[in-house]
Amino acid sequence: MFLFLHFIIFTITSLSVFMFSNYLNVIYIFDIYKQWFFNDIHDFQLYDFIIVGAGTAGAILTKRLAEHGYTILLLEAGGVAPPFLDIPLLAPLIQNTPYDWQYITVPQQNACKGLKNNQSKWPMGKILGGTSRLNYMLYVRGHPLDYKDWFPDFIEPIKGNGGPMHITDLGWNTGLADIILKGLQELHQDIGNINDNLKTGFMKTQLSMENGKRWSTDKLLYKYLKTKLSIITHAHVEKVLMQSNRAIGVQFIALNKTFKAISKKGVILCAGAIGTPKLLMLSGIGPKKHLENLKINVINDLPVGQHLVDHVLTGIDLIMLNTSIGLSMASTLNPMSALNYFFFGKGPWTFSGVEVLGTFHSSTQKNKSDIPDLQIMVMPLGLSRDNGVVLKEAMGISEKVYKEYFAPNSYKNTITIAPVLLHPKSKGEIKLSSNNSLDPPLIDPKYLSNKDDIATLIDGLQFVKKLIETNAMKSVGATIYKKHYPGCENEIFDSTKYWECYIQHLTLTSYHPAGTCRIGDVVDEMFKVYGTKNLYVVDASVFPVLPSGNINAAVTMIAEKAARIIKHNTKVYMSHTECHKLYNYYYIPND
Ligand SMILES: Cc1cc2nc3c(=O)[nH]c(=O)nc-3n(C[C@H](O)[C@H](O)[C@H](O)COP(=O)(O)OP(=O)(O)OC[C@H]3O[C@@H](n4cnc5c(N)ncnc54)[C@H](O)[C@@H]3O)c2cc1C
Repeated sequence: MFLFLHFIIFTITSLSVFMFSNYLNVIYIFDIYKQWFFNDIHDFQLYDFIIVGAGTAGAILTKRLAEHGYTILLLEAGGVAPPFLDIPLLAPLIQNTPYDWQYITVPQQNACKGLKNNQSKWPMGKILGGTSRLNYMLYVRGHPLDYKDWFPDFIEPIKGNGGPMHITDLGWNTGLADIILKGLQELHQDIGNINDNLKTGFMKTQLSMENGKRWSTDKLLYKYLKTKLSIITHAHVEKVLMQSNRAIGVQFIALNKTFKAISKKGVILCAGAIGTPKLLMLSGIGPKKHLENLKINVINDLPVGQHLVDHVLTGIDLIMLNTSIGLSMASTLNPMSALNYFFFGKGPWTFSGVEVLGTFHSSTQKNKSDIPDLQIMVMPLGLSRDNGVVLKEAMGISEKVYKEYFAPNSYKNTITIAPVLLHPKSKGEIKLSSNNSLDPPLIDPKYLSNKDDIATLIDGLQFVKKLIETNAMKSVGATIYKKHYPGCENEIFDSTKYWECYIQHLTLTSYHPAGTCRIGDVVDEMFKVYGTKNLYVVDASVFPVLPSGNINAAVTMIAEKAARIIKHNTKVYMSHTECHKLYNYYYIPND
């Protein structure tokens, strides 16, 4: 009976996932055809600013500059969000669809050995709202010292501060959050709000959410701005048009044709930590030798694409409970959960995966008032919970590893307490694979190439082991999953060598690539690309260091700052001019 019930749930889950991804595929094509129908794209139109990429940063900048009076052309490679994308629980299902760039790293030498071909999948939003449309919505400001040297005047980007973000405290959760927090208290960790009164410590998560729905930056574009703003979706920007060292516009492909648009005051690249360095290199700004090899005319020799950093995590499904706490498929598929979401904005459909998070110092970090080097994220779920239907695919876990390690726990209570490396010493790079703008770039994060990163993550796992020894965690029968990770069978379980091997096999991205056009290397503190005129970069690529936490809030703060600087440094001369009305089709998601 038990197995039969699980079989039914497995079938319904697989069917729902299949139908949802097909729904996204169909509606994406429909969106493109609609653009063909409403198309009114003209060549050589003139704007004050052209902004490339409508993601976290691009949408915010667009709003701020358009409401200031500038005429703006916003070019976005993806489409408009279809209905149902606001449902937080569906976030992982947006990956591997046309709304995701579906990037993948090159095979990693020191890491990702338990992933298909040793490659890490890097989802990234290709849609109005960019990655804020498919992220897990966690709101984390970061430690104040993260910003000390390069952004001391940061302002939290939330509504109450005049910022754009809608933030909500964690609503629905499985109950695991309270148990974990009690356990952490036993370990003398501070419990409070790391976005407010605490610099390090733990809390129930805060989310980028409004009335139970995802809040993403595309929502800033739907109202108020129509006269000053032209948006072209499904517009793939190929390069910045440079006249000597001055950016004068961009070249883009839309509707299978090539267009050019001209800017008077500037081109602002907000195409993300991968898209922006790619565009700069295609435009002749980047490492001289690399560009010459690809026969790209070099305009400025800068370390574009270098210093790629990302938060790395491990520990998925490592903890088992003897009590039934966790996100169950049965409760999420229950029709009452759907009604609760649609009518009241409550229930498991408002859940995006993480219940508790926090930061702390590894045992090697003696100064506890310094920037923390580890984060913990607690998820009442893991790869085995969904029977390999969603997360296995999303994370690129190999079939063999899934079958041997995760599948045996399909019907058990596994949870994830994942340590995250906050300040990796390993640095990677992004290079062009060719001079064709439609080819994906070569992404090499060089994960764990610096051995200190492995040591810090082992420290994180030791902390998790201490946590499950607390009375709170013992009350739910928490133990470590003692099966050897495939590939690490020769090491003694729980030895340092074993954990080294485990981390090198189960190396997962925390989805925060940054630093590929760092302030100080590629752009100055005014976000201007060195040695050029009228060319700016504003997105995760400019971070000189990674913040101590999930980075969407930091990207938002950067965009707000850049808008203030650009508004201050340029004057609005044409305040009465309206934008030429392009493909100005707005869909206001309302699900
Ligand atoms: C799965 C996942 C979960 C995450 N979860 C969280 C979380 O819970 N909390 C958190 O704080 N952070 C999270 N993040 C990270 C965070 O969302 C991103 O770091 C942030 O959104 C990056 O913003 P951005 O403006 O730099 O880039 P993006 O938001 O990615 O915007 C770039 C935009 O540029 C467009 N573009 C790119 N190239 C071109 C081109 N050539 N022509 C036209 N348009 C182009 C893209 O389509 C995209 O819309 C997550 C990320 C992922 C992938």
